[in-house]
Amino acid sequence: MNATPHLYLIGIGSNRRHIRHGRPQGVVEAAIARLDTDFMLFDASPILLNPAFGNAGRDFANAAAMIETPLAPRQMLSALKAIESDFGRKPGRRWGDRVLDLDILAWSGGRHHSQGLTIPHPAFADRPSAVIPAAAIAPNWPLPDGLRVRHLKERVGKRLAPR
Ligand SMILES: Nc1nc2c(c(=O)[nH]1)N=C(CO)CN2
Repeated sequence: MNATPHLYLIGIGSNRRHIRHGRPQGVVEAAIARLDTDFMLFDASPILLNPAFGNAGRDFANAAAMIETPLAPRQMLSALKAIESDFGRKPGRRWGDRVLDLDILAWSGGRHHSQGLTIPHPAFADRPSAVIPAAAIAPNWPLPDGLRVRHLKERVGKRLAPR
């Protein structure tokens, strides 16, 4: 195993009830607790309740977490998928309702591209549901294109539709 620690910015989302954790907010809280158990969790954002974008239907609970781990990106992806599946997520339905969605938004290694995994997450900058929680815990996080996470927030903030 690579012993160099990496920092990861993780996006967390849910828009389904869980038999044990209850409403999406409860699922996101439980996911944050699980990340704290499995990794070195530095910080987690408040939970944001917001309408689904795309055709995913029900409202989402979203949050972001900052984690330190020696895991490389593909190992991290596998670890996150294992947590999703422990929460009962069925793989495959990319845009469907989901119990738990864990996305690697960014990591300290800059750009990464491998089969099925692109970091920074290609939709990160466009999604208020990812950018707002991420900016709450990591406003100065540097992105490979030179922007910081707080700059993404300034941009998406102008497009947030009132409820
Ligand atoms: N508000 C919100 N909408 C979504 C989200 C999400 O995390 N938050 N995730 C989706 C599929 O990844 C589709 N739509």
